[in-house]
Amino acid sequence: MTPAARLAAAASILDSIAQGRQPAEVVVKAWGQQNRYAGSKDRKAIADRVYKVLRARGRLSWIMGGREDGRALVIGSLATLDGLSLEEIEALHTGEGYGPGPLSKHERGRLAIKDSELPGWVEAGLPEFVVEDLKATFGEGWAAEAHALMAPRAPIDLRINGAVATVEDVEAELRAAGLSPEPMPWSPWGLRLTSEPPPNIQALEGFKAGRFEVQDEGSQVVTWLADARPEMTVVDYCAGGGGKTLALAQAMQGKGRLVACDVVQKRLDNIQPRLARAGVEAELGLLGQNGGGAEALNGEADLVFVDAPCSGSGTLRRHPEEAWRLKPDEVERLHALQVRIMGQAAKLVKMGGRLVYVTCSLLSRENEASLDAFEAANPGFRPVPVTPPWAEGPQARVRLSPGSTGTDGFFFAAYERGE
Ligand SMILES: C[S@@+](CC[C@H](N)C(=O)[O-])C[C@H]1O[C@@H](n2cnc3c(N)ncnc32)[C@H](O)[C@@H]1O
Repeated sequence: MTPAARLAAAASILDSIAQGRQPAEVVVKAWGQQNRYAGSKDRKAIADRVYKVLRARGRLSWIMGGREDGRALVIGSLATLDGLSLEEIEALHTGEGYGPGPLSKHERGRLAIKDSELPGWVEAGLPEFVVEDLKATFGEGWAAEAHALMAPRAPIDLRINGAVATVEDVEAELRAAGLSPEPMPWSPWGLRLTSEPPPNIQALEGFKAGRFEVQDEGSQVVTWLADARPEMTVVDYCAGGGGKTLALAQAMQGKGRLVACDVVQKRLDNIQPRLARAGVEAELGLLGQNGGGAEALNGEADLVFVDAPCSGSGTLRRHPEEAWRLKPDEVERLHALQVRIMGQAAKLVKMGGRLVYVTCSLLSRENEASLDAFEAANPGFRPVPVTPPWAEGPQARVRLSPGSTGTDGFFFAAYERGE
């Protein structure tokens, strides 16, 4: 493919991503499968362009006068991110072969805009309401946080399954497979791999045998902070794909009762093979939207772990396309759902037991605001401060972020049920 044809392909992939809800990775892969004439170098160049644009989408759209179509964003990226001159960009837009058509007068005009004219939120590559929220939370550090949140090449973190392997064994195993694992700063059960070149984790023997799982260090840390222990009755109330269920099972050393619940049966079905691979057991329970289905556990659990549905804004470095799907209305809907779920989950906690709230969001509306509402409606639940590994002392509400802890963004708080 010519460089111009690659640009046209990237533009059309960006349009497909914008029109649907699928992860960018899936759309990029599908394009490669449908266009077999593209060689591996073409596919890599096209994917690089797509991700480059997604990480800077707000800025590129602003440069192009608010346009959000793939063609405009790609043209903006050539000028802003690659630093090409107008002549060089025009040479790639002749309309010949499979390349994009000539620049319009408007497009040419937009390329004359100077970067120094950009408003701050545009430069951050995030929607304006997200930047306003980050400013309120991080103060002057907001720009560094926004940058880290949208930065490319997030590492691939592994959690070693302590029931069947030691960190040292797995480290040796990964080295023998030609990889370069590093210890992780906060999680005792973690090893970190670089994402370039991307390792094929699923093909590794140790993965198939359940010696390790892929799990961001932040996700590991919030699970350890929950303090699940052997012989407890633990409910993973929003178990989803089961990533944290497995980590909770590890903390319980396979002893006690672990119940994984969700409102989506298909997600529960997907947990089963992961449990089998890790050699651990959990009961699976389907919940109704109103929390029905778990009545038998009312007042029974030592620990109820609520990994609440959220915007996922803390994981944007892994899914930059989601930044532009975030909308204030949706965040508001999630806030209300989070408060409702916490109220439902609270019923399962026994006297003196613990209720834990976790999100992978950095937005205060899904974190502080949801907990403020829960606390106001549930005075019997007392905050239990915990000490994360990087902190000097206990904190009632713990925030992790790419900029501060080098992990995905997470939020954690624990409560004890009293009278
Ligand atoms: C953040 S995800 C969970 C991720 C999972 N814990 C993991 O570590 O892989 C949130 C989950 O909450 C579930 N959910 C949504 N509404 C719910 C409700 N009303 N009660 C319980 N779970 C709910 C969703 O189906 C989704 O799987």
